[in-house]
Amino acid sequence: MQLPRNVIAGPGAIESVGPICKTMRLKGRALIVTGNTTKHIAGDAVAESLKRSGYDVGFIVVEDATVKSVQKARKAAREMKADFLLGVGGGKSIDIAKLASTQLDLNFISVPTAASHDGIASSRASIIQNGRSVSRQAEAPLCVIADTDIIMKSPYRLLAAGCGDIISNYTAVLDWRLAARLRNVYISEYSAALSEMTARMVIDYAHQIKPGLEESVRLVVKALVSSSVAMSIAGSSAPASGSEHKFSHMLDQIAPKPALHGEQCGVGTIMMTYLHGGDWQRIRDALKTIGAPTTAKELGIGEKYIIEALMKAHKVRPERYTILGDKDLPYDAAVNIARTTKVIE
Ligand SMILES: NC(=O)C1=CN([C@@H]2O[C@H](COP(=O)(O)OP(=O)(O)OC[C@H]3O[C@@H](n4cnc5c(N)ncnc54)[C@H](O)[C@@H]3O)[C@@H](O)[C@H]2O)C=CC1
Ligand SMILES: O=C(CO)COP(=O)(O)O
Ligand SMILES: [Zn+2]
Repeated sequence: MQLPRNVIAGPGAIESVGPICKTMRLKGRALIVTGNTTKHIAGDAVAESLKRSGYDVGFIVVEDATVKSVQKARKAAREMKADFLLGVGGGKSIDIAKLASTQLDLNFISVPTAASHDGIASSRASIIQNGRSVSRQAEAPLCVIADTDIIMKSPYRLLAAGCGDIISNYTAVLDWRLAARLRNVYISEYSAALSEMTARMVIDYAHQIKPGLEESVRLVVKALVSSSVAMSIAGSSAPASGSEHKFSHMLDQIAPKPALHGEQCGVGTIMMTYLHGGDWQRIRDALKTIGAPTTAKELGIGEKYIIEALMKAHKVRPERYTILGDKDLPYDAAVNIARTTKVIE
């Protein structure tokens, strides 16, 4: 079981990246893996802090979480003889830095600029390979440094998406239990309980999650770390990724303009809760209270893609058995699921 050694979350935490790396006894050269937008928001400040602490610093800017981006990051790290990597940005930058550092056998520090996904502290990396999403085992970050000022200033949509990614644990665990019963899959009860509790906390405290509130950011960051830990305990993403994630990954493949990962997972959770015979209205209400999308329209995705994604989602990660089974859903069933749960009109 791999967990981060240190998780630091607070206002202005970015200024202490250099000193924290010193405390972690890291030496030499650091490669910052970041995105175009997030370089200006946080990457440059991380570089300054590292330089003040005596580190040599290099940058690589990446946009997509593809195998190619991971290769690019590895090449940049080798060329500058990096001693450790930092992922500074959204889930994609973090996953690329996480996987590249694992492959190079180097330490990795996670510096999320948004609370939009639960990969901030996990030992998994979600990567696009040959146009499809694959979940890869990777090393958990040595340290997570979350500057709550930066996260609070990020578009609220990102925080709401993070809540969708956490609430999706609810159906992920239902799927995991189903797979344990039908496919004899191993289930870690500790991991499942932690994952369920994390989803429940966000649902119960949905009314406290609002734009511009540091308390909301802290609550969501803690939930994301807790969900990451559930994945580490399991040694897989099963406690945090089931049928609702398959639906989201399929939308990423087929929709002309996909929405945020956590937004799609949230909408997927409404529909998969319905399929499991659960209280889908409660999931929908919680997402609405938070201000996360609950319909195709709010996702900005055409209804036909929602239907197609529902029909074909089972093809994503076929080794992970879920309520979607292992055959395409009939068209009429997919329409019925989406219509009953008010995802489409
Ligand atoms: N490894 C794991 O365990 C997990 C991995 N993931 C993966 O993470 C990705 C989703 O993460 P996201 O963060 O939603 O996607 P992302 O990395 O594409 O970021 C979303 C957008 O937010 C912007 N952004 C980030 N911080 C910002 C800030 N402070 N201000 C303004 N804009 C900012 C980025 O530039 C980007 O345009 C997916 O690839 C998903 O599969 C998701 C959950 C768990
Ligand atoms: O997104 C994740 C958990 O929220 C990671 O799961 P995947 O295995 O679907 O990449
Ligand atoms: Zn996710």
